[in-house]
Amino acid sequence: MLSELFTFTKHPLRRTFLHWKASYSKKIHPLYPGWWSLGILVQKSAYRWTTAPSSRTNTRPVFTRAPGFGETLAIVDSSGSHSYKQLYCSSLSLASRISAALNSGFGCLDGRRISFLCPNDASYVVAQWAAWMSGGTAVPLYRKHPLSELEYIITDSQSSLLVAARPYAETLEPLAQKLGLPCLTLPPTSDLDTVDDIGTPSREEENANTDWADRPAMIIYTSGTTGRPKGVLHTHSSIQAMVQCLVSEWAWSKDDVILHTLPLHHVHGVVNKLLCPLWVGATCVMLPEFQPQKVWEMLLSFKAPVVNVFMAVPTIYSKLIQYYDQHFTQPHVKDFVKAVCKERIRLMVSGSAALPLPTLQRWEEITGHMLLERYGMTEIGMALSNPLKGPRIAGAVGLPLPDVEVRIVMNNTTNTVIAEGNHKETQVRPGLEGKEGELLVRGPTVFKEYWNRPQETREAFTDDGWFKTGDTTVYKDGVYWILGRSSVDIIKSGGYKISALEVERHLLAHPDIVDVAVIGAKDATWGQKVTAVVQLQKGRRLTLPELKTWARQHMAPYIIPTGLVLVEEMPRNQMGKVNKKDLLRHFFP
Ligand SMILES: Nc1ncnc2c1ncn2[C@@H]1O[C@H](COP(=O)(O)OP(=O)(O)OP(=O)(O)O)[C@@H](O)[C@H]1O
Repeated sequence: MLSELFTFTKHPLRRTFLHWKASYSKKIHPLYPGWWSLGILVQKSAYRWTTAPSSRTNTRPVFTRAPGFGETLAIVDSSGSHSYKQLYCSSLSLASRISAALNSGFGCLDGRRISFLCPNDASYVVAQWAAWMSGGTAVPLYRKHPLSELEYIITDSQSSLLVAARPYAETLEPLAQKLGLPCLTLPPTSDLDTVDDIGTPSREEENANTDWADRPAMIIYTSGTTGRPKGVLHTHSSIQAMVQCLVSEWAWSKDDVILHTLPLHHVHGVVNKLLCPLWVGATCVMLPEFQPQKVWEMLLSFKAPVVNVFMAVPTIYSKLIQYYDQHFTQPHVKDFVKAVCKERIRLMVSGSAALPLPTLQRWEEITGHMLLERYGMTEIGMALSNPLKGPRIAGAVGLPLPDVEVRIVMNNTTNTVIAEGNHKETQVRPGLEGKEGELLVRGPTVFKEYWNRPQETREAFTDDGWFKTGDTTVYKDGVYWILGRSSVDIIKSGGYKISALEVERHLLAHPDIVDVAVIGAKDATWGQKVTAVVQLQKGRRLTLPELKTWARQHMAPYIIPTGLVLVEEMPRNQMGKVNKKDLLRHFFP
């Protein structure tokens, strides 16, 4: 088994990396003439942009920093390795093609939307940067979305042009024809760096883009767990605020190497795992998709670039634990895994959904790392986080990040404030200690609007500009705790308000339960019934009386499920989330 851990020495990534090193000098494009002067300019200003968010004065998209990092390795993917310089040149080239296809001057697209469909590799960065360089708004599409969903996002965002990475040209071209839109195809990612016609912008055109702050940067579609996906429009300044906040709080540096395994159409994958490393000149190792074996190989590999940062959703951690339990059975392998993870990895983060306690505890046993849990949302980026240094509290999501202000208000009213806080302190209204309510957020990371939905945008904010997250939260023991989505996770049963997330945390400790989603089924007597939708270990059985007997030893009586539904496989989306409204509709129509 131990030998299997080292198979990465024969990994294709490694071969292409060596191959790239050997042929680099032949492949690189004759550089954009303004490259180095622009690079020096950016380097000179770089120290300002990496300081704490509050001292920020300038808004600049991440690509403007790339020249300063030159030949540093930016992305390692299944096609090879790509330096910052290569990404920048390829993006310039694509930006020129985009501008030409839309008969626009370089950088003058005025926020027109560019939808792009790319695998998890360097082509994604090129498409995103090119959209920004050409003055457009980037709209990432997801390769696992069905055609109807792709069409919905392209038309809803009113995209003017589509960009397809080579493997997806066949998917997007017919759609482009149907919608009457131009579609540009990227060269294979391995050839991205051999750009023939870079179409350099003039200095005047470059300088035309000096005021980035309020320009639209990206439209990210919500997962749709609370309704039809909405386009969340972020400006360059809200994106920069998200990036700088995490860079300073989680101490990103150019020496970091992050392993990227998440989809690239959500803030977690796009901002936390890609834009943060690219901001500081670090390296991002991108896997085409999540595979437990590959992730373990990469975490344990001794070949450069050696991974020292990992971030994922809770489902990924539980799949990694399952793989570990099945394959890493010998004591010396377990010792090896723990020693390597503990010594080499400096940060492991969980977010996007509640981290079940058993997952947190088991991960700590296996790797020696207590996961840093944080809370965020497409609309606000990251808002609450456990600390990088200092005690992390299991089940809690820590404190507001710098520049983020939060409030907890009585559910269904936004003017009775229970608690209000920022990075430094939280004040609780006397008499309301420990009371739960809706979390409101304000600050520079908050999105501008739902694309083309003025009504929904208005409804999402209070009159004095707080964003209403829809999440029930409590401030207790000096930290914030997310109890779940008010609309589906707060179950009202027999006068009690029960957090579905809390029930899930308990049930996951049951030895036969692999996955669980707790929902509130309508009930004539109780109002709602705590109902557990459960996926069991293969070959196991469980009845409701058996579950109740077990639960009596572990849970408060009023939160014990009174309904049980067994499923073969929990229906989770690509971010590991369960659509509870769908579950309710399906099982309790
Ligand atoms: N650490 C966490 N603990 C508990 N819940 C979390 C955590 N991090 C994120 N969440 C949940 O994820 C939500 C944000 O995810 P996202 O913005 O992708 O929305 P979604 O629920 O997936 O989609 P939609 O907005 O369409 O319903 C939060 O509102 C919260 O409910």
